[in-house]
Amino acid sequence: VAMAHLVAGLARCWCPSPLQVINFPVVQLHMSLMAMRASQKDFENAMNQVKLLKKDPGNEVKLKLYALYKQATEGPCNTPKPGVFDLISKAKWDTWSALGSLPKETARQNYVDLVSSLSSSSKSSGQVEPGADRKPPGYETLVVTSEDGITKIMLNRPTKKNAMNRQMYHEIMLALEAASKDDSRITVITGNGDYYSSGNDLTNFTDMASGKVEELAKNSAILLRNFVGCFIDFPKPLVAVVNGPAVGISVTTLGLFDAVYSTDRATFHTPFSHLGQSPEGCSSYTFPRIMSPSKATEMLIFGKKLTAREACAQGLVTEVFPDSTFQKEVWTRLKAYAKLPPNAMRISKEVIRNKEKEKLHAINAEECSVLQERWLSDECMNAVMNFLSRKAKL
Ligand SMILES: CCCCCC/C=C/C(=O)SCCNC(=O)CCNC(=O)[C@H](O)C(C)(C)COP(=O)(O)OP(=O)(O)OC[C@H]1O[C@@H](n2cnc3c(N)ncnc32)[C@H](O)[C@@H]1OP(=O)(O)O
Repeated sequence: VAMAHLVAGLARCWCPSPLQVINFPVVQLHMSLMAMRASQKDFENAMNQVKLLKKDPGNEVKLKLYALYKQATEGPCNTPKPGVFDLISKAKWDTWSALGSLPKETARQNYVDLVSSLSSSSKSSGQVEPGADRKPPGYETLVVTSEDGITKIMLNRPTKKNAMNRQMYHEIMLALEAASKDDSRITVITGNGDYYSSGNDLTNFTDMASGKVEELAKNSAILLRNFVGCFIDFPKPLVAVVNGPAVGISVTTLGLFDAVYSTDRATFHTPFSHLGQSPEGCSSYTFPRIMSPSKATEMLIFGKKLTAREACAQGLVTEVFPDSTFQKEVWTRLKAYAKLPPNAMRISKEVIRNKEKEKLHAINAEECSVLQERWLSDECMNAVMNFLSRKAKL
């Protein structure tokens, strides 16, 4: 349902008309292509053409259209930044704000060009296909359940070792937002299958190999910043049940959880240098504080892999359990914790987290902006291509 809300929200946001719906009638489109300087009339035509697109252009394009429309009509973003859990408004604000001081005329031209490219790639057959572009409700990459006062968010791409694709980032944000408001007392993140998570899905970078790489890097940085922001701001006790090995962002974000329970089968590593990347998830700040600076360096710079017991000795993991009794022991304990008074738990978390919330958001912003540059480096692109072409495993 939350996903349906986001999709519907974005479907509304990219076009000024309140009548915009997710399905598009199939209509032959007539375009004023390649106008060097878009007139107000071209702009208005483009706005009308947007409503006739047959295929849903996807959320990123819709956000771009929204931002260009706002820039063309109102100029640079001048509204207050929405809260981190107001996902749709925040995504819109971020995209508009990213346009900086782009002149209105250029934004108008870009809007017209973008609509033009969408329209020319949109097939037309003269038939309306009801429901063809409608997404089913629910999560595609997660299984979310709630019982005994605990909301469990299970990463559910076991055949890909629960690698986090863009869809999963968005769905985790939505699931956290929903869990922050439901009547559960504790929220758990865990993985389905033999891995907790293999981290960022490296195919997220596939598009970087072709065209518009700067734009993709910028959008990825925005997505990452919002994603990590949800962990910083999450108001209830957040527990990681680490059911197997964890890599990359699934390790760094552990520093933002309130407790981390791990099977003794798990390992923890962040191969950022191997990938030509740099730390994220606030780990550049949390890891040196949780461990010692030099232990953090071994993980974050040299990519040292820790066993669960080593991670526990370093303070990253709260407690390690034998794999054979892991699930039983952890869930028994969590069910007992979930009987504690919810307001006391919430307020205690607030007292602990509030001391450094602002700092964490600043660190998050800085890490994302450094990464945005890193993603464009040869070191990063080569490492990703190596993985995808199976020359190397990290
Ligand atoms: C929007 C952008 C935000 C960016 C945030 C920044 C985040 C950074 C990071 O998280 S860095 C860490 C990235 N992760 C990795 O580098 C891990 C890469 N994977 C591996 O090294 C290995 O797959 C493994 C050690 C996790 C597991 O090895 P093995 O047991 O031999 O299994 P397979 O390699 O055969 O994997 C099975 C299947 O899963 C696919 N897969 C696994 N991990 C990933 C991944 N991270 N991205 C994409 N795909 C992954 C793998 O390709 C196999 O698929 P296939 O069966 O071939 O279709």
